[in-house]
Amino acid sequence: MTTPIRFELIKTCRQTGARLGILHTPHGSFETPMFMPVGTLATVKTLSPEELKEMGAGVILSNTYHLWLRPGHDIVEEAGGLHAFMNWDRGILTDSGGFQVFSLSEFRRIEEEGVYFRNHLNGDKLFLSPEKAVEIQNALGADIIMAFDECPPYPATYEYMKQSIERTSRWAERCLKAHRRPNEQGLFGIVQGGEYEELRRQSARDLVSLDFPGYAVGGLSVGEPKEVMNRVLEFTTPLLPADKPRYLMGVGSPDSLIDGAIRGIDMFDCVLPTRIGRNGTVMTSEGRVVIKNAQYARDFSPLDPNCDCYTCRNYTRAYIRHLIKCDETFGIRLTSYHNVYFLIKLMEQVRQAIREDRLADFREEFFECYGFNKP
Ligand SMILES: CN(C)CCSCc1cc(N)cc2c(=O)[nH]c(N)nc12
Repeated sequence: MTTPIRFELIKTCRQTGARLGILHTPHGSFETPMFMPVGTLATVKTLSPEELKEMGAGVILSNTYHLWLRPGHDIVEEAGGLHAFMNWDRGILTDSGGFQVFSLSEFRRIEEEGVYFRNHLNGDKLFLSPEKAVEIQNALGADIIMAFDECPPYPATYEYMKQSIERTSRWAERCLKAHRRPNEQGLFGIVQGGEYEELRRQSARDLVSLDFPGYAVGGLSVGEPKEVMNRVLEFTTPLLPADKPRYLMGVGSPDSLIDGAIRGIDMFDCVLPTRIGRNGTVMTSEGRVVIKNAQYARDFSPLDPNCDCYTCRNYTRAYIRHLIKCDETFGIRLTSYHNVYFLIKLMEQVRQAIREDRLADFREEFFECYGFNKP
């Protein structure tokens, strides 16, 4: 079998455990560590593919659960798959839908065969199984697809977590068996286990024995303190093969991206940049700016004085504040563009720091500027 996804390890930072790599996919090769903008419904909200390309986005995310409901994976397949449907010719990753079932549906029942729940849009009864999740992802045609897993709530008891990861491992095996396009789409396993080292070990051992082309660390960024996330990463990433990509799901904020890279993560995704952008909050090299605040009414400087993005080169805080206050759509386009650009460029700086074996120093400098170290 020809593997469609290959991870090339370029070097490891001598100051930290961070890795500089290249993720080779059927739609191009992209440097890691990387941030992947999220386009849940086949669009990274308010941004065009051309804008995403010009800022350097390589792999973007879309979502099995949402696209299954609207417009339906059959329509996307008929369009020629997600790349054709959304006019994006670089990398695409789809999540398996499990997470959305747990986060969107009030009523759900987890059984060995799959999950029974209700459509969050109209209340219809639905059922999602490992086989169905892979069938939908095969139809959508993303370069990387995810195994169907349970992302348990935080906190969860040891007993609950143990039976959950054992079922997630059985589901992962069923996903491998159901996968119809292994030469075109790389299926990643998702390691679970919460904050329990023994269960993370068991979950990693089960999934690594199934030899996936890549692995995700799931069950984090679900409300746990950052110290817990960092501790879990410290004992989980070493359990994963060094020659395979590692994806930390649903992360995250600038500090979490840096801390995740230091702990050996290669791929990140998070809705944060476009989600907070839509309510007028922007990430800058000096910390977050809530542009609606009155203090910016006559501030004719750029969102971020150290940013060279389209928004920061052409518009002022006063103008963007005015647009956001007036609910002008152009306003959230400008803030979303800047926020996605900020995280993509942050990862460029992280990769450069790894090349120079100084990621720990970079972390110090960035945290000082951004205000993370401030009490
Ligand atoms: C837009 N993104 C937030 C969606 C892709 S990542 C969703 C997502 C986020 C988090 N935090 C944990 C998990 C997890 O444990 N399993 C799965 N399948 N998905 C997850």
